[in-house]
Amino acid sequence: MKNIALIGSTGSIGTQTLEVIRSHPDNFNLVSLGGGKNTDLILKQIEEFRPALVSVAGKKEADYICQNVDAPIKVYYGREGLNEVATHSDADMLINAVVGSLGLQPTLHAIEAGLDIGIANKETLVTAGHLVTKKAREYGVHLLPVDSEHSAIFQCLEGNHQNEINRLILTASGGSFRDKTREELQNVNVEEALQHPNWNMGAKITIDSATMMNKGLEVIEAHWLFNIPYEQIEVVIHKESIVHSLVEYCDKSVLAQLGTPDMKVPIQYAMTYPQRLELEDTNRLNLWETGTLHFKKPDFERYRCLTFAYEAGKTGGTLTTVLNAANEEAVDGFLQGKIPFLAIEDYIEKALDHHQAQMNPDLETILEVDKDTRAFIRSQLG
Ligand SMILES: NC(=O)C1=CN([C@@H]2O[C@H](COP(=O)(O)OP(=O)(O)OC[C@H]3O[C@@H](n4cnc5c(N)ncnc54)[C@H](OP(=O)(O)O)[C@@H]3O)[C@@H](O)[C@H]2O)C=CC1
Ligand SMILES: CC(=O)[C@@H](O)[C@H](O)COP(=O)(O)O
Ligand SMILES: [Mn+2]
Repeated sequence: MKNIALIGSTGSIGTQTLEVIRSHPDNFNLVSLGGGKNTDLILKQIEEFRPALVSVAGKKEADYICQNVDAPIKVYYGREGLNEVATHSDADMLINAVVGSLGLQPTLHAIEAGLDIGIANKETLVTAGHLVTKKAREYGVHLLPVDSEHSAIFQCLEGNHQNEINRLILTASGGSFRDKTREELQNVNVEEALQHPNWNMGAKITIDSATMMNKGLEVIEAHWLFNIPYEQIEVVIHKESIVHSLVEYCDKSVLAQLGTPDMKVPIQYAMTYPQRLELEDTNRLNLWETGTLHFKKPDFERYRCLTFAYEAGKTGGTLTTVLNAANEEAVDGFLQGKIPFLAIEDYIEKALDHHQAQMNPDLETILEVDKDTRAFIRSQLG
């Protein structure tokens, strides 16, 4: 029996994590749960999974839970609340499924509490990968990838040696606008941008897929998770999202992990590693039904966000914190209808140009740069 702490329980990854827990009652037990503003769903989750502790976005949501909950439970809120969930004394593992750099501090606290981390929340690694990986090494805890590409690479690396890796190759679907030219992107709207062709995900990551920033963030995530230089991390556009990623070794042998697109597979593997468990409720991959698979090289001028991410990653230090915070704010601006789709990349570029990178920043510096960058973008958005 593994005791799970979960933050981001009401989101796409969070609810799928709960599906995995629900389908294996003898293997997993939810001890603490963190959601945001979706209090009605949080109440249902409390009723079903009976965690000892819950956290919600703010005081208003906490009061609502206290007034309506029908179970003995401790109720917290805000950033402190997420830290409480992430460090519950009975937990063996934290699944971090919140969106944004908000996930950084609970992750660091959970590592200090000795918990393994199932990490879906890529922004945490982009904003402060050096701090997270260093702390995980110090405390001897596993950072287990949930992101589908990183889970694929993790699986392809099993039983092989780090010094034999030639390249990591991340697959990218191309997102909702993969067949559009830059010209055609000038008039796209939020509703169209939210139509991902293969995955049903939260709004922020779906926009990131459309700008290809998601792949940029994933390049940085791969750098930190697998300790591989940027020069050895590549991206290939693969519109079917069947091959989840690949590793090329020094003998040019290439290993790939495949499957129908279903996040429950990587979520469950992070939770059961190094074992595997049955996963009934997912489609089998029959390649004769899939037929043809497509692959093409990304055009770095078409996908400027991918270029920004490689540049920020290679420079390092606080520049990836700026990349992440500027992206979070610009995407939010787009989702709120304040800016057009193509302006997302313009705002990110402005923030990167405006910043003087500091190397090897501590947590305090990261938090300050994150805050300043958000303020910078918000002031531009008006
Ligand atoms: N969805 C996917 O298939 C994949 C997602 N990822 C990554 O996983 C992470 C989660 O993505 P996804 O599940 O799609 O996102 P969603 O938007 O679906 O969910 C986000 C979760 O974070 C919670 N949250 C947001 N703000 C706060 C806050 N201030 N305090 C507490 N909780 C908060 C939300 O709570 P509430 O809704 O209650 O307000 C919700 O539970 C992201 O980093 C994403 O990049 C990676 C690979 C695939
Ligand atoms: C499911 C998952 O891991 C997402 O990060 C997915 O990869 C998004 O698709 P894109 O390849 O379009 O970014
Ligand atoms: Mn991914």
